[in-house]
Amino acid sequence: MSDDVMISLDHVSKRYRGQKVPAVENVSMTIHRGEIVVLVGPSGCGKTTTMKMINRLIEPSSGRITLDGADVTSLNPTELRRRIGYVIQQGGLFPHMSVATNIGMVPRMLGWDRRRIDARVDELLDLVGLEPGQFRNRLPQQLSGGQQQRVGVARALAADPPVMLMDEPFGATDPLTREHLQNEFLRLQEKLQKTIVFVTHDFDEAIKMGSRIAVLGERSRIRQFDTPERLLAAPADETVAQFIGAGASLKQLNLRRVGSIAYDEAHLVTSQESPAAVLRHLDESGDWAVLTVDGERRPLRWVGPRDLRPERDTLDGVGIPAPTVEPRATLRDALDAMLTCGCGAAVVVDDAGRYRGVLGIDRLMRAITEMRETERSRDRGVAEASYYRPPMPRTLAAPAQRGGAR
Ligand SMILES: Nc1ncnc2c1ncn2[C@@H]1O[C@H](COP(=O)(O)OP(=O)(O)OP(=O)(O)O)[C@@H](O)[C@H]1O
Repeated sequence: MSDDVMISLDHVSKRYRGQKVPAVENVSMTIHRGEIVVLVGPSGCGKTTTMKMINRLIEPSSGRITLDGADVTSLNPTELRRRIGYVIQQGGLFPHMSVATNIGMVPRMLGWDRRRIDARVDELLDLVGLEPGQFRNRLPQQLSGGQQQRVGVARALAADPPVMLMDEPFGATDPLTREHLQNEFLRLQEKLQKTIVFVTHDFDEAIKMGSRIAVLGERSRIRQFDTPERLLAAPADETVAQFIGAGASLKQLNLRRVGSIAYDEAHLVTSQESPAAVLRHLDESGDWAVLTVDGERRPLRWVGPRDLRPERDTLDGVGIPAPTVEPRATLRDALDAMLTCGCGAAVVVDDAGRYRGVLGIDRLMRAITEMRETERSRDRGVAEASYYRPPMPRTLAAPAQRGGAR
């Protein structure tokens, strides 16, 4: 077996007791080290069953599953928990246990001493963006949905397993939180380079998160297993095309990251700036608006000429709230942000929320045109399919690598 293969399913089937038809039938796939493989398909097609057979929460009826070359049936449950982290909707946290106890569960099973567990819990809370002093002793019900999800990810990472199974991990959160959690998770993955199997029935999420996507049909039959780019450009059959659904061009926006596009600059002012000076600037420069920022250069509001009256003496609360996106957000996220505020621009911010630049609607449109052209040249047969794309930090991928000829 190639060194590169982390998980393999070899002719795996599962028939539940008392059922006439198998829930999963004869599935074979290999998953490489460091990639995120997304299983996507209609409700009830067998995604969860397929995934749970990898960590033996469900035993296959036939076939073989290997983890880093070893048959999973040869690994004892403790060994499996150490090597495979598992995240489900809303984190699947035990409601009567504190955040720290939830996160420390697998290390405790592995016999770590108390000090090591405590240190690991704090390290993981930091990693997922929750302040340990504030969150360590809370119960799950004292957390928001997004926070519970972060704790769920921390718990799955506790023993630093090379593999993570994630079953609709962001499914129960509202769209904004979901987008944020997705971006955070991609940022973590750049650092951690885990091998991840990710189940969703949201195709947009699959495109955003996946190094490769397996589109599953009934009984987990693999209809296509390919990179997001190839799936969108060349669906294997009518069913896959239908599943991708209308608006494939719009979905292409999920393939490119905000960070892959050159930004524009805004004229930044603090709320202390006088409205008269801002009006003068707008008049002289022809800019459509200035951007107010706080003392840390975190964006606040867009202020245009119509928001200003010279007699006002402060910019406090003036203008429309400026939507922000991170460099690892997709162009689709950026477009959504622009449409929400109706201002045709999204402010790009760093991890600390500080201003980095502005992505305007015109640059976005240009990027879409470029992507269409790339797609057209691929249709002309310039590009050849390469079934396996080595994992690469997705946010670092340059446009030409993401969408160009391979
Ligand atoms: N314990 C069980 N006993 C009998 N049938 C089951 C059991 N668990 C799942 N099934 C059936 O197996 C099939 C696949 O279920 P599974 O949960 O794997 O699908 P899924 O694609 O993950 O669905 P969803 O997207 O709705 O979560 C379904 O028809 C389901 O009803």
